[in-house]
Amino acid sequence: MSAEQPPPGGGPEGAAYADRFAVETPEMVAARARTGHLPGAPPVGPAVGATLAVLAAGVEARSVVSIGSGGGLAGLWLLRGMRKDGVLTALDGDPEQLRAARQAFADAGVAASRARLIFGTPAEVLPRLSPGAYDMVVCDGPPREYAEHLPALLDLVRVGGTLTCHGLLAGGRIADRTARDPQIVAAREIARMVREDETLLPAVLPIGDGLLVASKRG
Ligand SMILES: C[S@@+](CC[C@H](N)C(=O)[O-])C[C@H]1O[C@@H](n2cnc3c(N)ncnc32)[C@H](O)[C@@H]1O
Repeated sequence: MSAEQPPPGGGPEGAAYADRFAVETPEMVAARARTGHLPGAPPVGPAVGATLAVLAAGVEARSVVSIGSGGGLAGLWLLRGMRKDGVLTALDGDPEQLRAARQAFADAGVAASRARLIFGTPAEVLPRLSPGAYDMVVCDGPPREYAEHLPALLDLVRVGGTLTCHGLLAGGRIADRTARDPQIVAAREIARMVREDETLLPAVLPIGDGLLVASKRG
C-alpha cells in the first residue's frame, strides 16, 4: 500500500472508529450480551447496525423483513430507522434466539404491534409473505442458507426498496480464489446474481463482515 493510498475502510483503526461512532443503546448492549453464548455468527456490530438504520430511514421503511432475527440487535437498529408506524417481520429457526429478540424489543419499549416474530426457516416462511410488499429485506445468516432463496427474497422487495445481505466477505475469503467451501461458494453466487440482475443497483460495503446492499429499480 503506497503512502498516498489509505487502507480501504481506514484499516482496522477506521473500522474500530466506525463501530465506536455508532453508539448502542443500553437495550442494544443487553441484547448483545443475551445472545453471546448462543451458537452461530455474532449479532451485527454497531457500524453495520447503524447502516441498516440509515438504509431503513432512506426508504422510509414501513415494512421490513429480517431473515435470521437473532436476539433482535439488528431489529432494534432497523426499528430506529423505520417509520414510527413501521412493522418489522423477523424470522429465525432458533426458538431461543426468538425469545431473546422478544425480550430485547420489550426492554426497548417496542409496541407488540411493531414486531412480528416468526419461527421457521426461509423455505417455510417466505412463501407466506406478500410479494412486493416490503421496503427492505435484511439477511443475516450463513450465506449458504440463503443463496437458494435469493429470488424469493428479491420478490418480496418493492420497487425502490432495498435488499441487504450481511456476512458476504467471510473475513475476506470471498476474494481468495482458492477458497471453495460451501459458504464462500454461496456468497460468490449471491454476489454474482445480484450484480448481474439489471433491476438492481448493488454495492458491497466493507463494514462488519461485508454488507451487500442493493436497491431495486423499476
Ligand atoms: C448472525 S445471527 C443474526 C443476528 C442478528 N442479525 C442480530 O444482529 O441480532 C444468524 C441467525 O440466523 C439464524 N438462522 C441460521 N440459519 C437459519 C435458517 N436456515 N432458518 C432460520 N434461521 C436461521 C440463526 O438461528 C441465528 O439466530
